[in-house]
Parts: sequence; structure tokens; C-alpha cells
Amino acid sequence: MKRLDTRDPDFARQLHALHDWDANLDPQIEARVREIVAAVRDRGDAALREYTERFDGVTTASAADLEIPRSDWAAALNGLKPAQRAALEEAALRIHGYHEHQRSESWTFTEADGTVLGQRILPLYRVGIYVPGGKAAYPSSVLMNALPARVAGVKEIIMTVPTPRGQVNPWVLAAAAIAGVDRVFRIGGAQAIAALAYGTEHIPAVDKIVGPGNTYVATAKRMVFGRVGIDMIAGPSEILVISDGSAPAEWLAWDLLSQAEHDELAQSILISWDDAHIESVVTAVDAALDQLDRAPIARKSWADRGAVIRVHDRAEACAIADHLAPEHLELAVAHPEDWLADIHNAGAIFMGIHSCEALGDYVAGPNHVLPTGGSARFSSALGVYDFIKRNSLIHSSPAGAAQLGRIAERLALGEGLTAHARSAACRIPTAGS
Ligand SMILES: NC(=O)c1ccc[n+]([C@@H]2O[C@H](COP(=O)([O-])OP(=O)(O)OC[C@H]3O[C@@H](n4cnc5c(N)ncnc54)[C@H](O)[C@@H]3O)[C@@H](O)[C@H]2O)c1
Ligand SMILES: N[C@H](CO)Cc1c[nH]c[nH+]1
Ligand SMILES: [Zn+2]
Repeated sequence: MKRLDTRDPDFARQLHALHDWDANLDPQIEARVREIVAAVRDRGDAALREYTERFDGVTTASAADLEIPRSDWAAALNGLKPAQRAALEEAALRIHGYHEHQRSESWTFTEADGTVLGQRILPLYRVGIYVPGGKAAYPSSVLMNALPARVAGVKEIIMTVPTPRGQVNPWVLAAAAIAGVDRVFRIGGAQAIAALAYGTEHIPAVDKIVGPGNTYVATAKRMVFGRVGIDMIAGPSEILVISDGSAPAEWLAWDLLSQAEHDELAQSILISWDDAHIESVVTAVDAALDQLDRAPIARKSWADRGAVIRVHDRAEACAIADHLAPEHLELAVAHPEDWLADIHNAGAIFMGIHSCEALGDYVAGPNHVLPTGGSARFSSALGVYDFIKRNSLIHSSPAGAAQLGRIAERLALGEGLTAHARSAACRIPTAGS
């Protein structure tokens, strides 16, 4: 773990090294992903099956075996213990309820001359949702991806999820059944993204791909953007905790490790102005690491990418957090509401010492698919708005065509675009007509 201190003359360089987002664009990974995407685009199911065997250890007798039948989802749902099923259903209810608030409506307005202008909101036809599954299983990500799509009214939801060594996680299938997914394919990584983008003999091409994943998934999404829509870059998880010392060190240790345990490339950072408190949290993290099922992943993440930053005061803490634009920001402070004015860049903000990030991962309601790698500067949590598109509507009255036509004609002539000018002018009634 790195130790930074704003009093250090070299602080700016060290902070830059901590968030050198471009350094995460590993050319070797880019080259490998480019090759995978091209192979699936050119050779379809044959390439998809080869990569699924190579990276996930899943051999298929035919491409049809890449699909997980609905009967398996139903069996998985029925196989859950009542308390397990109730937890999934309660989370689904809360996530659905939260996203209901994000609906937006079409609108029109009529001008004095009868011209009607407006904007029509439409759901996307078919979306692909990527559910990660390499190092852990993510039924919660099924809900977070699919439920906003359902609220938006998407016609068809195609889900992909890797099944390492053929192991299908029953919670993931149960979540697909609860969330109203239409089809599920056992594919992952860059090859799944390519299949959704270009389509293969068995996988339908989609209009947009959403969902989180590791660096291979995030790189592939970047590459296919343009051919299909994508939601954002939702790569390895991140947490930044600003603490005024009011939360027990042990609580914060679990919070930091809750993201470190996702991936060796995940990043956990603590900021505080209280030296003794920083040391208590560092000690608590070391003790907590030994208790984790996924200790090797979390240990590497904390060692290579973790950091504690000693700042002078609250203003410095906010400025650094805003600069880093973390996926998750925990304000483990008294009166967090007073801090919001100073924070602009964060995927999700967890306010106060009782709002641990894990609540947001599973059940609070807001989406856990969030921008990483500094992209919270320009993008936001996955939401209903990612599953809609807008048509502009222009219905000109004859009077509007005449009045606006004169302006359009003048501007078109200014641009030297004669056909535009004539198109507008021919609708302007001439004297006596
Ligand atoms: N930002 C968010 O909103 C969010 C939400 C949930 C999870 N996450 C992140 O999602 C990620 C999940 O990662 P994961 O690995 O568990 O699952 P994953 O499904 O994203 O990745 C597994 C796939 O990666 C591919 N892969 C692995 N090694 C490869 C290699 N050497 N070459 C080519 N392809 C390779 C394989 O195809 C495999 O199927 C974590 O980084 C986690 O932090 C982010
Ligand atoms: N923290 C992850 C987003 O970065 C989401 C998640 C799912 N399950 C547990 N956590
Ligand atoms: Zn998490």
C-alpha cells in the first residue's frame, strides 16, 4: 500500500502515479482483445467456442450448448432456500422501485403559429447485459443490469455470463428469472462482448451493451463502441473513504477490503487528516486480510493499488477526491450533507458512517454498475436513461414553414448550400399564391 502526504514536495507526482488511468490501458491486453474481437466478428460461433474453452474451460458439443435453457433458471430459482430467495426478491423490489423514479416522459409544445415541437422517448429494442463471473459470481449485477432495462421497456434482454470450468452459479440464474431476462448465454470476457456487438450464428447482435467486467471486458466494450452503444467503462472496482475518525477503524478496514476483494486491479484509498486514525485503519486492514476467503486477491490489490493519503484538512480531502473521481466515495464523517457542495466527481456517494458501500452493492436501490478509472468525471451510474433513446419531433404549420423558412434560407445561402435554401424557400408562399 502506498503512503502519500500532501506535505511531501513530491505529492503531486505520487498522486498522478496513483491515478494514471492511461497506464491501465495495457497495450498487451489491448492487442489480445483486438485479436479476440476480430476472430469472433469474422468466424462467429467457432471462435466463440474456442475462446470459451480456452479461457473458461468450457467445452461445448455444439454452439447451441452456449445457451442456458430457461428450465435451468427455473430449477435454480426453485432450488434456493426460502430466505435466500426472499433476499434476492427484496433486493429486486428495492432496485426496481428506485429506478422507477428515473423514468422520463415524452413531451411536445405548440407554438403560436401551430408548429409542434417535441421529444419522444423510446426504449431500445434489444440490449446485451454483461454479468461478470470470472473470479466471483454476481447475481446482484444481474438485477442491477436487467431491472432498469425492464423499467425502460426494453423489448429483449440478452445476458452473457462466463461459467468457469462449467460451473453455473444458481443465484445468477435465479436472478435472471426474477429480473425478467429473455435469454442467457454462458460466455464471458472480450469474446462475449464481440458476440453481442456483431452477432454470431447463435447469439443475436444487440443495440447496446451494458454492464461491468474486468479489464478484458472494459477494453472490448471500448473497442466495439460505435458498432453498438455502450453504457460506460465499468472496470475493476474502486473505493475512496474520507474519514474524520468518527467510524471505528475496523469498519473502515472492511469497507476498503470490500472492493479490494473483487480484483487484484481494484483500488481502495483512505484519506484523513488524523495520523493516529490512519495508522489504526492500516493495522485493522492487515488484521482483516487474514480473515478473508479471497485473501490473495485482496492482499495483492491492497499491496499494489491501495493507498492512504494524509491531508491537511477537509478542503484538501475534497479536492483530492474530486480529482480522483472514484467509483464509490464514502464520506465517513459527521454531517456528510455539509460536504456535498465540495464534491462533484464520484459514481456513488455513501453518506455517513452507517452507509457502507456494501449496502449499495446489493440492496439500497441505486445502481452498482458505476464508472471507474476516473470516468465518473463524465459518466454516471447505470440507469433507465441508458436504455432509452430520444426522437426529436418537428411538425411545422404552413405559417411556421413560411416564417422559419425565411431564416433558414438566409442561413443556408450563408453556408453556400443552395439545395437547403431552395428546400426552405419553396415552402414560403409568394405574393398572390
Ligand atoms: N464498476 C462496476 O460497476 C463493477 C461492478 C461489479 C464488478 N466489477 C468488476 O468486474 C470485474 C469482474 O471480473 P472477473 O474477472 O471476476 O469476471 P469477468 O466476467 O469480468 O471476466 C472473466 C473473463 O475474462 C476473460 N479473461 C480472463 N483472463 C483472460 C486472459 N488472460 N486473456 C483473455 N481473456 C481473459 C475470460 O474470458 C473470462 O471469461 C472485477 O474487476 C470487479 O471489480 C465492477
Ligand atoms: N462493488 C461492485 C461494483 O464495483 C459491485 C458488487 C457486486 N457484488 C458485490 N459488489
Ligand atoms: Zn462490491
